[in-house]
Amino acid sequence: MYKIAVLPGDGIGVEIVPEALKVLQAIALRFGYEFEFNEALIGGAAYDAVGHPLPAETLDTCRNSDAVLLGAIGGPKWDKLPVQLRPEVGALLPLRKELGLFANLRPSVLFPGLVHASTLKEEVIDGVDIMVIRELTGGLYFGEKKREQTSDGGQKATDILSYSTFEIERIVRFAYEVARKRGKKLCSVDKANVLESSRLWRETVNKLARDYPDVETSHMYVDNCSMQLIRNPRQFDVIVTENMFGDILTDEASMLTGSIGMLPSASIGGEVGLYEPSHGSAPDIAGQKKANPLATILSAAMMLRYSFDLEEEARLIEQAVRTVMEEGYRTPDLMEEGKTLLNTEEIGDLVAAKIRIL
Ligand SMILES: NC(=O)c1ccc[n+]([C@@H]2O[C@H](COP(=O)([O-])OP(=O)(O)OC[C@H]3O[C@@H](n4cnc5c(N)ncnc54)[C@H](O)[C@@H]3O)[C@@H](O)[C@H]2O)c1
Ligand SMILES: CC(C)[C@H](C(=O)O)[C@@H](O)C(=O)O
Ligand SMILES: [Mg+2]
Repeated sequence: MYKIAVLPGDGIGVEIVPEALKVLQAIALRFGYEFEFNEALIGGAAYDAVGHPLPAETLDTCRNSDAVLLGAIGGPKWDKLPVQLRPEVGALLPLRKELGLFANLRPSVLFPGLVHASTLKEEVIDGVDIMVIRELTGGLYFGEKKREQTSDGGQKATDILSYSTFEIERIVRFAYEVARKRGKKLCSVDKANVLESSRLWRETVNKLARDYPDVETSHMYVDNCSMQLIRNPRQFDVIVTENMFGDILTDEASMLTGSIGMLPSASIGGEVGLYEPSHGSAPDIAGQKKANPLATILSAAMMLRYSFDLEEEARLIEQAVRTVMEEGYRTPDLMEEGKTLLNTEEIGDLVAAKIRIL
C-alpha cells in the first residue's frame, strides 16, 4: 500500500487533482495496488480555513506519506496578505525546503499528436525531449530579503542570491546521473559573465565534469539559453540550473510541448517526493472546467517512477496520455481545428479508460 498526501490547493488545483487521482485509481485496479489518499489543506484554501497557508497538520500528513501530490496554490484573493501568509512564500517554498527537495525535474516532452498544437513550427519542435533540472531550495528564493527606507524618502529592497559549493555539487551530480541515463549531454545554465554565484556554479560544474567523462558538458548563459530553447530546442538533453533561472526557463520550455498544461514536475532528493504540475492556479480559467489536467496526471506518473519505482505503470500513464492526444481530444489550451474539445473531467476519464485497455 502506498500512502499519498493529496493537496489540491487553489484555483484549478481543485479541478485537476481529482483527474490524477482517477488515473492512479485505474492503475491501482489494473495492477492490484492500493493507494491511500490523504487530503490536506494548503495555500489560500488553508489560510481561509485555518488562518495559515501551510498548517502543521498538512506538513505532518506529507511527512507521514510515501509521496505528495499537489495541485496549485495562490491567486489574487491572497496577494495582499503579509508576505509570510501568502500561499507562495508561506506554503509552497517552506514545503519544498522542509522536505529537503533540492532537485526539481521538469521534463519538456512533445507528444507526437501535439506537434501542431504548439505555437512553434513542427520542424523546430518535432522530437523535443528535454529534462530541465532546477535547483529548488537555494538561490534568490531563500536568500535574505529586506526593505529599508532611504534618505530621499523612497525605499530600498534587497534579495540575496547565494549558493554554496555543497548546494551546487549536490544538484549538479544529480543532473550528471540523470544525463548518464539519457542522451549523455549536460548543459549547465548560468550568468557567469555577471554573477559571482554563477562563477562558483560554473567552476563547480567544471570540477565535477572530470568524474563524468562519458557525459558531454557544456555551459550556456541564461539569456542565450532562453533564445536557444526556441531557436533549436533539440540541441538540449539535460539542462541544470539554479532556482530562478529554472523557474523561468521551464515556463518557456513548456511551450515546446504545446501548453503549460502539459508540463509535469517532480521535486525529489529529500524526505518524501512532491509531485505537481509546473503551472499555477490559473485564476483566469478556474471553475470553468477548462483546465488541462495532463500536467498533473503526468506528475502522478513521475510519482510512480521516482517515489515508488513503478516504471511500467508510469509508462502506461504516459502512453495513455499520448494515445488520447493522438486520437485528437483536447482541452482549450491545446485546441486546433478538426480536434474534439473536451473539459477537464472528460480528458481525465479518457486517460483513465485507456489505462484499463492499453
Ligand atoms: N506551483 C504552484 O502552485 C504555482 C506555480 C506558478 C504560479 N502559481 C501561482 O498561481 C497564480 C497564477 O499565476 P500565473 O497566472 O502567473 O501562472 P499560471 O501558470 O497559473 O497561469 C498562466 C497562464 O497559463 C494558463 N494555464 C496554466 N495552467 C493551465 C492548465 N493546466 N490548463 C490550461 N491553461 C493553463 C492560465 O490560464 C494562464 O493564462 C499566482 O498566484 C501564482 O503565484 C502557483
Ligand atoms: C509559485 C512559485 C513560488 C513557484 C516557483 O517559483 O517555484 C512556481 O512558479 C513554480 O514554478 O513552481
Ligand atoms: Mg514557475
